[in-house]
Amino acid sequence: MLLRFTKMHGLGNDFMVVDLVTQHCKLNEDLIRSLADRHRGIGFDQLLVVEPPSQPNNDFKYRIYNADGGEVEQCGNGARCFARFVLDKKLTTKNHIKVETLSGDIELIVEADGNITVDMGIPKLAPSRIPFNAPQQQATYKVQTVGGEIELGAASMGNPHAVLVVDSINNAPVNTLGAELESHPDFPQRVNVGFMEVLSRQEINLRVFERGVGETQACGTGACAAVVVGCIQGLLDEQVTVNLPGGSLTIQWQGEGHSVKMTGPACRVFEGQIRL
Ligand SMILES: N[C@H](CCC[C@H](N)C(=O)O)C(=O)O
Repeated sequence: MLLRFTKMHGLGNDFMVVDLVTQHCKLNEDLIRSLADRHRGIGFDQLLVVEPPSQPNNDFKYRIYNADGGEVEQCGNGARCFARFVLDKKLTTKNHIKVETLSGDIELIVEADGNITVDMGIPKLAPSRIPFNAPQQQATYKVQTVGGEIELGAASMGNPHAVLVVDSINNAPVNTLGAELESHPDFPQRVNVGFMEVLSRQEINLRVFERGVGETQACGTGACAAVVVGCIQGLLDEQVTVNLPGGSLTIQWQGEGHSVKMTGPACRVFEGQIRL
């Protein structure tokens, strides 16, 4: 069969986006991994799938698969591209789009300037809901690593995040400590690992070693989790500019019990089709 797709990115975090509303295709881990291969396949950080909703009050179901083939709960940069995709493909005419994800319903708002704002939902901070092995919720946790004990913050945006505060992202051990923490036994479902440099109470630099992918040029849920952890540690205000290697996002969070709002761009690169 021929599968139509669109290649997209959110600040360089890149996606293969597939409409399984007007197409039908059985996806499995091996197929996704081969499609994600940047030398032998299409190449992407995540595969995003558009499906009909299972609840009538929602517009779509949004499914997300990492390059390693594993299905995950949430993808923030992907959510912005999802909104751009369903409008470009005329699968909807709405500019407030409600989608179902593995971690709950989120709302995508297409702004007049073309940016997309996503209500990413309320972050989960209880260790059992991240999930993270700790006896109680704290602003920082001590974790044993090969190089000794480190401190980190932890939160879930539907998907699990660890966030470390560093003096500079330029020499942060993203690909060594990030890789170690991604599969650390204290995170039973593995974890995305953010390295946050605080520039002011309204601006941070951030690099993220993503679960199932490695370092990406941007991570939307990682930006949300970094602001949540930074606010809880008393380092940040309610609105923060998050500078990632691929560009900047605006994140807003009014504190525990409130949703995190993320605003940023979504770009279409090319249309394609692949024979499966
Ligand atoms: N690697 C993540 C999923 C994609 C998140 C990221 N691309 C974003 O923009 O939020 C995980 O395993 O939870």
